[in-house]
Amino acid sequence: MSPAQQALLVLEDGRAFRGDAYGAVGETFGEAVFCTAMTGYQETLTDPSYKGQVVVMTAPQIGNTGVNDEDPESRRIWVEGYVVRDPARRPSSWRAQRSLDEELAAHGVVGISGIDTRALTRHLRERGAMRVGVSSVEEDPAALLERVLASPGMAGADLTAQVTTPEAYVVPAQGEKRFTVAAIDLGIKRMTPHRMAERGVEVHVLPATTSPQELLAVGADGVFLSNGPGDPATADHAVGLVRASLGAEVPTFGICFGNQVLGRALGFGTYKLRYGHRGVNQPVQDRRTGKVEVTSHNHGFAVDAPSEGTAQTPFGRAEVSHVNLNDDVVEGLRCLDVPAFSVQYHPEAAAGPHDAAYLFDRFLDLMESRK
Ligand SMILES: NC(=O)CC[C@H](N)C(=O)O
Repeated sequence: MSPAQQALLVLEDGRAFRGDAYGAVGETFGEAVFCTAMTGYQETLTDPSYKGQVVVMTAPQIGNTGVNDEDPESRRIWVEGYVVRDPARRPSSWRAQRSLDEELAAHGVVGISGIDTRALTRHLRERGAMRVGVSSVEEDPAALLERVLASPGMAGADLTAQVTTPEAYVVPAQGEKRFTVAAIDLGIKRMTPHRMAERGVEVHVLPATTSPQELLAVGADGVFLSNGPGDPATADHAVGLVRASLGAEVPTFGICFGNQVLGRALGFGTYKLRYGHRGVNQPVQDRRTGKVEVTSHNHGFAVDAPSEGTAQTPFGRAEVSHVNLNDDVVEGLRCLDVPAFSVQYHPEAAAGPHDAAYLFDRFLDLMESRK
């Protein structure tokens, strides 16, 4: 084997790591975030919510099961860069069609391997998510740092236009059709309409640029707001769509970015978390039932809503329905006077866990009650 090509990772505060080139050779910039999931790397890479981010995997061995054409959550890889400790030299799974290294290279995704991802994660945990550069063409950390400092940050990033579908499309209901849902694509993952379709929902996935009039003209039984990348403070158009949906009292359900957008439509603010939640074992409590669910997360922002009691909003009363038991971050909202609710995490979680799948049933119940 020829010696691996070197690569360099430099954080915006100057901390640098040297490792081996992984995936495509080149240079990339983004927000450095860590993901604690031990499985589901294909779903992570193809989640449009990771647009703008360089993802550090905390699990040391990545790539063991290779990649296949069944698991992607969208048509491409969206992460800006990928950081792993110990990549598989050879995939081993009956489902593997290619290696992860090849896949990253084929998609032009620059990565780095062989670095101390634990030290990097601890650094990000203490100092917070920050801009980063990864390069297999630059050897001088000071030169790379200069370019990191000139790259855009995540606060204030409006990325929806880069991920939303250009054209509306329909995901047909499986079996007997029970409801129609208009889903606003802010960076939707393939599994989300699928989870509704398998419950008898015909899903009309609409571009983020859809006007409020066009949205209501679908005449759907419910409106769904997807996950998505970027800073929710920039999502003014989506907030307008939700206000139209709430005003018309159409049952509305949002996840992740959709939770933040619903929060803003209700008049709450959003803020940037220090390093966010990314992984598949976040404990969330549903306040209504007291039950704790183990959930899949990918968010760097959160809704700023009063965690106790009921808030008065332009659409009546609303309350925090779910909280994260690690850090008390708001993980869900529920309206009491209009049919709307949302969660900050991923009930569709393709790589699992599936504890939160009941939320799709709740959405169907809400549509049923309004039919
Ligand atoms: N998965 C998502 O929808 C992420 C929402 C938003 N971009 C955040 O980082 O908080």
